[in-house]
Amino acid sequence: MTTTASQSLAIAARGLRKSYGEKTILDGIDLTVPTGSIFSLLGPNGAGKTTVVKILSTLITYQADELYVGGHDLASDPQNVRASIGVTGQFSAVDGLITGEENMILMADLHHLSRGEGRRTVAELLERFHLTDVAKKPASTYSGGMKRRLDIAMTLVGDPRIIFLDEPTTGLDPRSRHNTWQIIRELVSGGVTVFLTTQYLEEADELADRIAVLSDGRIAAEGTAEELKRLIPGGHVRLRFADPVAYRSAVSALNEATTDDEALARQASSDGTRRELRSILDWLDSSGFALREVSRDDEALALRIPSDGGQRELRSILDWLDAAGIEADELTVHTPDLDDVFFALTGGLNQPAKEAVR
Ligand SMILES: Nc1ncnc2c1ncn2[C@@H]1O[C@H](COP(=O)(O)OP(=O)(O)OP(=O)(O)O)[C@@H](O)[C@H]1O
Repeated sequence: MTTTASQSLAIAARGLRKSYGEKTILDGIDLTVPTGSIFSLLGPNGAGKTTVVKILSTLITYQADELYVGGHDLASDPQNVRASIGVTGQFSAVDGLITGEENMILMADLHHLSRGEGRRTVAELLERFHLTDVAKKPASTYSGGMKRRLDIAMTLVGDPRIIFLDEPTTGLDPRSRHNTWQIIRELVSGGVTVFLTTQYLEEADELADRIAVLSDGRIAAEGTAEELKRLIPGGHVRLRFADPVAYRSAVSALNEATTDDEALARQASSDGTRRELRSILDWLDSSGFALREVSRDDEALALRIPSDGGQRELRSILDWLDAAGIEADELTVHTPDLDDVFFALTGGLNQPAKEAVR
């Protein structure tokens, strides 16, 4: 990337490395975050997310081939980087002993705002974050959601163009989490860039324009939520049967369909059966699936057929069910979600083994 290109981005990192003694935490990662976007860094506990935030916010040393934040070279111009960023860490900067307003004024003083400007900014932010009514109360009396709002409001006092939010909704209830998401969206619509770390995949899915998955000190994958979901298999149609007899006949229809054409012709004793089996084979041909990929769950009386959940595939599955005279009690489409991606890329989930048909 040219220097000019890197400078036009909110964050441009190439070959970012960090070690503690012998232990490599970041093994040469690249990050490209366009201005005005939400970028989310995902990773299991201890992956190095906070380490990245600390480096990008000039708090700790690092090695890199190139590192620009807010258009400033972090190695030679950390002062200007600091002037363009705001950081809300996992551990709140809110002082519980003083009021919300006093916390805000403290930030205004830290940013050397004049008294008048400081008061104006603080009042505006308290209003924007629905904290005016409680502004004169000690912050220790605030709920978790209110404290988090105050924390973000404090970050905004210096009018940063890039905001680092390190796990901003950890521990919040669903309503407060949704409120925080709304705040983040509003920030971005005002032109701010948000660099977000989160343990909640749903959060990255909801908010982020781009997501990077950090694993073993490297970026395991990067893209939009949709791109990441396409990276891994996991989409399937689940057919569940209430009646064990119906379930067994569906399994045996599948078993029969795995036999080759000639054997099928021999097995098929009636025109009807041949037609059924032919339609199964046609379905297989048209859908391009190998039947051995269909897995069964005898306990739940369910079959799991790999599928992208698209209209064409769903239609052929339904056609096949009709042709084979199989009536499932429940048909559900499962498209891979970020959880699937996360676990697949970070190796954190031992998927329960599914028994293949046959
Ligand atoms: N000052 C330090 N000295 C030695 N090792 C450290 C130091 N700070 C962090 N580490 C190690 O670096 C690794 C990454 O830590 P980091 O806090 O960046 O992970 P994280 O992805 O933010 O995790 P979490 O989701 O649990 O917050 C961990 O193994 C941690 O023990």
